[in-house]
Amino acid sequence: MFLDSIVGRVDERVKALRTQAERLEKVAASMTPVRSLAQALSASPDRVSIIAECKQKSPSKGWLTHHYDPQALARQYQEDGASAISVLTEPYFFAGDLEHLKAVKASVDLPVLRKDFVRDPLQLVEARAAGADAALLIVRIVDDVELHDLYQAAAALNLEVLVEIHSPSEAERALKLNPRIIGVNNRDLDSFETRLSFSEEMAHVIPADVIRVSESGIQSVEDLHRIQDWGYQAALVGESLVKGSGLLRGYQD
Ligand SMILES: O=C(O)c1ccccc1NCC(=O)[C@H](O)[C@H](O)COP(=O)(O)O
Repeated sequence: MFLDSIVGRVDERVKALRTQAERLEKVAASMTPVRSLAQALSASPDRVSIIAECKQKSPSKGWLTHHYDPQALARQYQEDGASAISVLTEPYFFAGDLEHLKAVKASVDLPVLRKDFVRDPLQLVEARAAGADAALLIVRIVDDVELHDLYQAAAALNLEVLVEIHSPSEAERALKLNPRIIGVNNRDLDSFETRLSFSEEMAHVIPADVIRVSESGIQSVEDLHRIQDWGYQAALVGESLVKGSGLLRGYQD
């Protein structure tokens, strides 16, 4: 299964990272205060806030672009009205790099989210040291104890968390954390099946005081209106923006 292979790669990366733990902890501790993702996503209550994603390649779609300049892309997203930027840092399946996140952070004023497959607190230290303001935690790839420990580690680093779920039982597990932001991924990360209406089905399991983010497969202004009607405050959009759909500009008009 895809998730097993990605998790195997993550665990190898974490092992290699251990030698740098002390240095990363020092750098993370010296970072400036975070730009709040929760605040950015709550700033325009009448419309859906967009977390615009920088990703060059995806397991489901292959290469999305051959000319990939995450810095320029993020600047364009900011100009077009994005509320936050997500940067893929996973190298093997998404051609991501932590250097992309550093470059993006230096070139926009928006909160920057590390989009990776986080299984160890050291990845959160690494994210903070690179300048991330927030990180994704995918409930499906960790157990309850690991999830709790990762959430606490993020809080200690002043990193905000987007807690990602893909089933009612994962929602139940996520809610034990009392999270501020929950993302419903419309994509099944093993089969890659993507269905926007999944967000509609899941909306009722997320309490009203939690910021709801609909993730994946969002292509049009109509999709944004739909998720707003279902009670979502934000959308995470990758492929359609990277491919130049103009969705952000279209939504501003
Ligand atoms: O994007 C994929 O193909 C993918 C496959 C397996 C695990 C994760 C994957 N993507 C991560 C994401 O959640 C998306 O990059 C993000 O939600 C944006 O989705 P999209 O707008 O459909 O590019």
